[in-house]
Amino acid sequence: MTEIRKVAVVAGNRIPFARQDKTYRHASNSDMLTAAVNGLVDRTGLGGQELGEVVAGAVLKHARDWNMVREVVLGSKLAPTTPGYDLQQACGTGLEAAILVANKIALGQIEAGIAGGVDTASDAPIAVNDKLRSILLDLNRAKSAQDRLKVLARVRPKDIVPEIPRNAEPRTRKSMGEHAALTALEWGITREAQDELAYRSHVNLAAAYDRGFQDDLLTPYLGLEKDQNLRPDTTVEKLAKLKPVFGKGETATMTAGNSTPLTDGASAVLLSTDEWAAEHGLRPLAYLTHSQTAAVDYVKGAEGLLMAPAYAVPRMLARAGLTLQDFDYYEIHEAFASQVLATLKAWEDPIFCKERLGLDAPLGEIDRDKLNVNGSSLAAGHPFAATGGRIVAALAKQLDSNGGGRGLISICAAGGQGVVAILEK
Ligand SMILES: CC(=O)CC(=O)SCCNC(=O)CCNC(=O)[C@H](O)C(C)(C)COP(=O)(O)OP(=O)(O)OC[C@H]1O[C@@H](n2cnc3c(N)ncnc32)[C@H](O)[C@@H]1OP(=O)(O)O
Repeated sequence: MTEIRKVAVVAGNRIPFARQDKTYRHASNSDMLTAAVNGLVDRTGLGGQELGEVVAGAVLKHARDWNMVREVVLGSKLAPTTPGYDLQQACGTGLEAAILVANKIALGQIEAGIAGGVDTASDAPIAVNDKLRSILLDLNRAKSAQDRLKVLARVRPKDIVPEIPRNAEPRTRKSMGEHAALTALEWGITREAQDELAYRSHVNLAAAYDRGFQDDLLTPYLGLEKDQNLRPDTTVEKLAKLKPVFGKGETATMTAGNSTPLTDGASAVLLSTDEWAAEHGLRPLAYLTHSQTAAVDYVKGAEGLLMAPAYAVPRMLARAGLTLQDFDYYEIHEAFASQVLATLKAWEDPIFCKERLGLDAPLGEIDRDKLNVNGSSLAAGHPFAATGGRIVAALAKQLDSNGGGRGLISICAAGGQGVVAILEK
């Protein structure tokens, strides 16, 4: 029987996140992930070394990137004998990659590995439509020039219309924002509360930069040194003036200020055993001790699309023997301010906790001063698959700087899923 080993988060690195169509407009997913991995390799002195595995992913990928991560490894400073492969779990990708690498380390299958994620909202994988694809496949199979001409004659102007990926659920055709607006309404989340949360995110991230917290978490890329979405001059008054972009009429409360912007970026995290870290002159920042996923039926059921973490967290707490209040830090990914607030409200609600979670008592309130203390996705931006790595690295560093403690990570994902984890030191 294999002994379960402790898994340390040893280091993290990301490139600053950029707004869509700005500084990283011409950078591919592979370029950005390579930059994040190389920054991590440089910082940890692992150039030329072989690691157990590199696991990462992107939510939006070009068809040519069939195993993007293996190509990233081959183009990176790591030894080319390091295996690498893609994983996709929507916005939970980066955290899910860290959980996979951690589980392999815990089971003694590898000693160390890198987990990460990347996404570009600028270099979208635009595809041809089904009809044109079928024609092009026939064209490829055609044996003679005459056959090829016959196939090409089938193309009509409307076949040239491309398929552009939408940030929407395939089964409901509603965007993430439209789904979140329904949940905001169901839970009575006010505009003021959303703007206040967004404001805090900017204040906390700006303060993290000011005190040098980000210095060993970021590698500048293409001249960008800070997250481009960060607005240190944001005020609740400015946020209150923005027009709603999701929801309908008088009840619409979600704006460009309290929703994540479309973002480009990449992140990478190094995990290992204590022994491997010591052998390589590195030090554990924190340990990844628990994780959980959950899914909700947002199609036919009554649950909101981004509410799966509300289910995943209590399941993880029960297995860990902890309460919601047993944490020094809470990292709740801010896809939308309203979704963070709806999740917190659900945990405080006796009816939700009894009827949907099957609990005798509500999970209760958290201390809001412990929430996203270094800012989160509303300020930093949200390159979907890269968010998990950003959060794991920042929380591990926060626990280390604090001299120990326990942190909860909660990430909602498209498809009605949630990925959550606990880091401890
Ligand atoms: C995918 C998963 O698995 C799970 C998830 O995480 S779900 C979340 C997925 N993410 C999304 O769905 C992204 C949603 N976001 C969007 O679609 C777009 O960013 C958006 C529709 C919300 C806004 O788009 P936009 O209108 O182009 O934004 P943008 O031009 O930057 O901002 C609009 C205005 O607000 C202002 N603004 C934005 N944030 C501000 C702030 N914090 N303070 C002050 N002003 C602000 C801007 O300055 C701009 O003002 P002007 O028009 O005067 O220039």
